[in-house]
Amino acid sequence: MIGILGAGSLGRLWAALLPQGQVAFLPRPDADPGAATLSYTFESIRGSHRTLALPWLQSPDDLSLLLVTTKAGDTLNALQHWLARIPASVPIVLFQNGLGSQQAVANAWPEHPILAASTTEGANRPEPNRVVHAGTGETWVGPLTPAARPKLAGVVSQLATTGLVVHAEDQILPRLWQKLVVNAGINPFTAILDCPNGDILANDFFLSHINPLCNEIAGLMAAEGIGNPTPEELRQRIETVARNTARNTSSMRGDILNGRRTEIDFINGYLVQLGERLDIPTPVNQLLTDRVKQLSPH
Ligand SMILES: NC(=O)C1=CN([C@@H]2O[C@H](COP(=O)(O)OP(=O)(O)OC[C@H]3O[C@@H](n4cnc5c(N)ncnc54)[C@H](OP(=O)(O)O)[C@@H]3O)[C@@H](O)[C@H]2O)C=CC1
Ligand SMILES: CC(C)(CO)C(=O)C(=O)O
Repeated sequence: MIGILGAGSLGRLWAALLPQGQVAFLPRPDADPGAATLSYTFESIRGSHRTLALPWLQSPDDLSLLLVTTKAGDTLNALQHWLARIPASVPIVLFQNGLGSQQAVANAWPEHPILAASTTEGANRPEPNRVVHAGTGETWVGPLTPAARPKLAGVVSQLATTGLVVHAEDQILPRLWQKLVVNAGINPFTAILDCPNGDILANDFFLSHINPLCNEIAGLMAAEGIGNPTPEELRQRIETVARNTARNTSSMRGDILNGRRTEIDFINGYLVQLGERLDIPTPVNQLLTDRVKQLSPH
């Protein structure tokens, strides 16, 4: 059985596309799921609809793979309960955006096969029980702990049964950084300016901060040994994604609009903390983090 911890947009997307009968959601330890199954309507990328009823996991011993699709800030806590209960050989794939939560999990359970995924698939939940596969992309999966290396090929084959494009990636950290750069350069601006992704591009606040932001990120990447991109290359990457997703509401803006905690601590906040460790000043990342936190309810 493939378990999914975090029955939100992304978790329900994978659950809908994996072979039915082989997937189950892991319930919150403190909540009674109420029914034996979780039912929702799934709208495919081609616009077709189907109604699904997926079971809640009966026994942790049944697990062959665990996908973790909680938000970054919930992940350590969500796994705490389950890791004492599931067999130590079960591969665990972390799907969180940003950085920091993945390392925290790998450091907490270094003997477990822990992998991280970076995905450009897009899913949202316009209503509690309706999940939309809004954008198709690619997913890279790679090992975070030594025990995960021998599991990588098998995990990729299992995820590829969805029909989504899934790659094995030996060096997952640089992949996670690529997405982090894009999220750090788009998400806080859309949240602060309360606008869709494309609208940041002509805004004075974005235009006056994007170059110093990219300088900070390029300095951190060089110090961390994550390639050697120039600030100009980073800006180009950020602006290309903002243009290609111009009408999108970013996940961070969506979180603010829905009164939810954002993932800022794992995006620009992560860069601030890294800067502190490396003695590299990050005033723009700090400013963006502070401004987003002022908007967030938590
Ligand atoms: N959606 C997308 O297209 C993409 C998302 N991501 C990343 O994937 C992660 C998940 O995103 P998304 O699915 O959009 O987020 P959602 O908020 O939709 O889903 C997270 C789910 O985790 C559940 N959860 C929180 N704590 C626990 C817990 N302790 N035990 C069990 N379940 C728990 C939440 O429950 P409740 O609803 O009750 O709070 C919620 O259903 C994020 O890090 C995001 O950045 C990455 C790429 C694309
Ligand atoms: C790429 C981007 C900015 C698309 O909206 C995203 O990943 C997000 O919203 O978190």
